[in-house]
Amino acid sequence: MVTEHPDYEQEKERLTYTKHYMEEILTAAEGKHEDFKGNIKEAFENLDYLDSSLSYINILVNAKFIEMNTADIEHLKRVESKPYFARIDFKNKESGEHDSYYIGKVSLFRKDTQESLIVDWRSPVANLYYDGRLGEVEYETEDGEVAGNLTLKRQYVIEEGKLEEIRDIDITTRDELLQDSLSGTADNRLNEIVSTIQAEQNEVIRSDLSKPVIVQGVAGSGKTTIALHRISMFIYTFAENTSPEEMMILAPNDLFIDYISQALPDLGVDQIKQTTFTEYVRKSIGKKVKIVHPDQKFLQILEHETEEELLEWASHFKGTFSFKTLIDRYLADVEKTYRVNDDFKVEGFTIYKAKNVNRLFFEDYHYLPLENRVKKVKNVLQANFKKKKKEMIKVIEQKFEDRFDQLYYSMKQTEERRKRVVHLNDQKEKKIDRIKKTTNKVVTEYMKQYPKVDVFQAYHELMSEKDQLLHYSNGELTKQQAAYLAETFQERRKKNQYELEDLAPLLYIHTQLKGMKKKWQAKNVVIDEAQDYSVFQFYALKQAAGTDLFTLLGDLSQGIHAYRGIESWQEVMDEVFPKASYRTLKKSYRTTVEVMNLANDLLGVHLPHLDSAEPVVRHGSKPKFLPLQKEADAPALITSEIQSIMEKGMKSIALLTKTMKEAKELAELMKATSYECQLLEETQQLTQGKIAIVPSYLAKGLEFDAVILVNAKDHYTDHEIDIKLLYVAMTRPLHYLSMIGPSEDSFQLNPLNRTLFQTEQG
Ligand SMILES: Nc1ncnc2c1ncn2[C@@H]1O[C@H](COP(=O)(O)OP(=O)(O)OP(=O)(O)O)[C@@H](O)[C@H]1O
Repeated sequence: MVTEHPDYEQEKERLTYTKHYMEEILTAAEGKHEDFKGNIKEAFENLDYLDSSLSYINILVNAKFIEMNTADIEHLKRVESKPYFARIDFKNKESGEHDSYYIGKVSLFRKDTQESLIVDWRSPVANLYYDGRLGEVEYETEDGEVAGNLTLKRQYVIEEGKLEEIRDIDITTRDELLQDSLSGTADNRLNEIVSTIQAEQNEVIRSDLSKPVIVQGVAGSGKTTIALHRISMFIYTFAENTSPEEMMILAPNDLFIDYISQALPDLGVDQIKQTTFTEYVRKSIGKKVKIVHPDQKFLQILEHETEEELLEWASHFKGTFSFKTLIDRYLADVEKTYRVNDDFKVEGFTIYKAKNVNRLFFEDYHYLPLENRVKKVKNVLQANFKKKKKEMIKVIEQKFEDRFDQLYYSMKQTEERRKRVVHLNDQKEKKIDRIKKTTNKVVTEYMKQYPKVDVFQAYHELMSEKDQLLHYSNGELTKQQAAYLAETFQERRKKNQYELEDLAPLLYIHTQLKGMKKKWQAKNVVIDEAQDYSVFQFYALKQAAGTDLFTLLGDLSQGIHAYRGIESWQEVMDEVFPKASYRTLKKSYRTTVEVMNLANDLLGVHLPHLDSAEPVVRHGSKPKFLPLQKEADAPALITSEIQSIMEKGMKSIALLTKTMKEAKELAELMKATSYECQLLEETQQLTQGKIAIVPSYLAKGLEFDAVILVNAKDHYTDHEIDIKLLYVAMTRPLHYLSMIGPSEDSFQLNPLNRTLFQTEQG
């Protein structure tokens, strides 16, 4: 009973006091809101269309106030029913002061007394809650380390503004709040984690924000959670000079973005750019390139079709640093075509020698992308031309003066001389006039000798010619490989298509040739499911974003796109992020011990080199295998499973198939049942309350209370990609896993430890 806690009364009072103050603030803020609105209305009424600047400023200022005020009100309202979730008591060693800090999602100060009512979870002192054990501790602040004694660490359960529970944590007490949180259902889970972030996760979230971080974390270790919290941390820490729009999170598909976007407002980071790699490339290079659906190739590989070896090789090669180097060699030759031979001359005057123009281009502005260099050269030529115009006129005048003098000396004053003088004068005037009238067009004319910068043309020229590829590969490609790359590229070009692997080179070439607009650069980039990226993708992104402040989170065991993704994190550090710190997360928070044990055994038996996960102790029932006699029986079996799952109070349920084809067929079959199902394709959003049908490769990153693997036709083989796919599928449920298929073999269960799952008979 919460009322039995010795500090209950005191804590209840504190909560009432805090809530009361919040109400006051909210009422005041809403009042202010009305004032601002009133001001705007007044400004509109007084709008003088001849001299409106003052009223406009008034409107703008008040609109800005409304915007700020609305954000503050929104944040406060969101936490009103749960102002804080923990408290720490800390005795400062130096000053001897002993203070209590209440930790919540947003900070709150009493404006009148400056008393801190709630400290933000991202503040330095709050680190003690996540990291510190009771006793001697220290925490880092901007002004250095603060040492002292942590005398209390307390958690609260507050529901609808009511204090429901108080838990004091010392070294031995297990973190009950975490256990509670993990046993909850899948809806709303991402939102509430801030109070139960674990020390190893906290370390990643707070790890040096001025350095890249690479996180290898097992399935369910909180990578997505950490990604979002680290962004929030970055925005909080650099609030003064970073706006959320300058942060970018890259997720594997729109389905996933929809899933994470629910958690963003709560963390105060809803304004950040959330996109997929494909969308980022399309938008930043300003062309909606048509991509062959990546699943096509994935399925070809998954179904082990012919030519698989070269297909996999080509996908992999296009993501390597070697390919980047090949492109660099080619671009160096493209650059050479920008060397000019003609001096820049106007009316016989040399304004800029070719040699100097080339020096500008190849030396002074070498650090810029080609297109920007061309612009710079143009600017310099224009400025020089403008400056030299007067000088040129003077020189012409002087030249003609000399010629007049010559005439006067050499001829007598005759009609003939007069005619010549008039003619000369005419010539002079015309020449001067021409110079005066010469506009910057001469520069534009001169600039025409530069080739047009065209990213696509450059890439096409390289990729369509096997001899070029061979030449620039410096002996790294065989004739057969170069021919394969060129042929497949040309084939796709006929249909005006590219493949996913072409995006990194296109992005890279774009950045090298044209540079990246400010809008598409970023101060910090977070990539979830980073194991599916290639080294070249990371490199191209780093160049385009203009920063190396990347947080990469991924799991090599879930690398189902390994044919085009990375093989180890080491290569990413070696080639792209040498300053990165590397961390691993081994604990899994999503799944029960029983489910995780089976998934671990699968990896252990088939891919023993990969990390297995250590589940946080939370038990459930053993995964179940249910034999399927014939496909038509599937709906009945599934229906009875769903029913029993629902009876246990679980809400979100997914049926995972191996392929999209089977998912579609299953969706058709399920129409005959009384359950409403939703076939999830890449661009769709999850609808709450419906049973999701998802091919397992699209379920990556998602989670459900219960998962039923359905496999009537497309069985999982012991091929590496199948095992990884099966591992992904098995690690999606929070509480319950069952498998429906013709035989245990269809889930590769045979070689596994039989005590780890139950069959229908028990
Ligand atoms: N500290 C925590 N407190 C409470 N719940 C947590 C904590 N860390 C993770 N979780 C929960 O564990 C589940 C898995 O987290 P998350 O999806 O972030 O893991 P992941 O590493 O991205 O997984 P995967 O690689 O399998 O997609 C989520 O339900 C999340 O809410």
